[in-house]
Amino acid sequence: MTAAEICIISYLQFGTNARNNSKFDSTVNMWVFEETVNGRKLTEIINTDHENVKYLPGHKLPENVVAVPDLLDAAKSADILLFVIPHQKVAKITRQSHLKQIGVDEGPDGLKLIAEVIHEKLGIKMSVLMGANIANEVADEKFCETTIGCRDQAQGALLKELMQMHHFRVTVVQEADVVEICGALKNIVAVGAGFCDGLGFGDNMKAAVIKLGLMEMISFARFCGGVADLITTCYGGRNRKVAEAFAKTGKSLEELEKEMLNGQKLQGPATAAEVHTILKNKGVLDRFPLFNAVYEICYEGRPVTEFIHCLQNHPEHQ
Ligand SMILES: NC(=O)c1ccc[n+]([C@@H]2O[C@H](COP(=O)([O-])OP(=O)(O)OC[C@H]3O[C@@H](n4cnc5c(N)ncnc54)[C@H](O)[C@@H]3O)[C@@H](O)[C@H]2O)c1
Ligand SMILES: O=P(O)(O)OC[C@H](O)CO
Repeated sequence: MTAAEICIISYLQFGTNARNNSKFDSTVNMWVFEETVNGRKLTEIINTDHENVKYLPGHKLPENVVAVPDLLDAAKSADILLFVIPHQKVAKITRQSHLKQIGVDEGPDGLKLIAEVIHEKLGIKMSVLMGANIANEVADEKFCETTIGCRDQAQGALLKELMQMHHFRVTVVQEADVVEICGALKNIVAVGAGFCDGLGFGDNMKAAVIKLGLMEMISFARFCGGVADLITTCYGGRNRKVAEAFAKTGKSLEELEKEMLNGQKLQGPATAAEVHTILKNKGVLDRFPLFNAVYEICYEGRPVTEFIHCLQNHPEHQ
């Protein structure tokens, strides 16, 4: 592994993973979308103070992680690329802005995943990784598990060797598509969990949201690989937090994202819209009332107080 050069395409948690990890023992280029923070370039702050003060304040990065503002420069000699960016930004990264790039998309031939989109654009073998991995906790080296979906066994073993640390335990499975689908769909469920919290419903209802959300994820993916990440995102994630504020304040999601996330992006509402298009085109919306309710509340002005109806009339209870 020491011979391989690694480039992180943006980051949150994986920059910090380079600390105390002998596999990241040489320079790790990290492409960073350039921004000005308090009059200084973000890359310059990271390279001087070893901290991403905008997106991961309070956590020091190892000194061998070097922020590079030019994507091609950052990636030019890399053997391994780690893409850690909001899915809304993938179009830009692959420089194919005419394509609609989303967590899950209904491309011309049906469902299209981001890994597939990147593979098509860049011609590289893709694997996917899902948590539960809330960035602050990973950076604090608190224990977590992660799942890598990788069809190629040798590549899976290599990625495990690269990523695994004492606090960051890695399982490799071959069902890469399922890992990616669960990683996207759980964000919709977390928005529902946030509605629950914002409306002051109790833990029983939130458990119902997580269970029914999981059922819909299983129906969608026909396989279950994402339970831990689902639960974490429904309790600790940004999707939940912003959805709670949405239900409590009546402000728009866009406004709350700006106010509460300091440039970070919500994956849940966008994924709900993308999944809604797929389900509608397939004529199966009625089988996914929770996903559909999250979509309608986020985008069609359905009152959030009606969220409970999707649970009361869920096909799981018929
Ligand atoms: N943050 C977490 O706790 C966490 C945990 C697990 C998985 N994830 C997943 O990791 C992925 C990335 O999430 P995140 O939290 O690192 O990022 P984010 O959604 O918080 O967005 C911030 C990142 O976007 C980059 N960015 C901002 N504007 C940009 C632009 N115009 N072009 C390109 N990049 C731009 C920033 O440099 C920053 O790295 C998402 O799929 C998310 O669901 C995040
Ligand atoms: O903060 P969220 O809602 O984007 O979720 C965080 C992660 O996906 C948890 O693994």
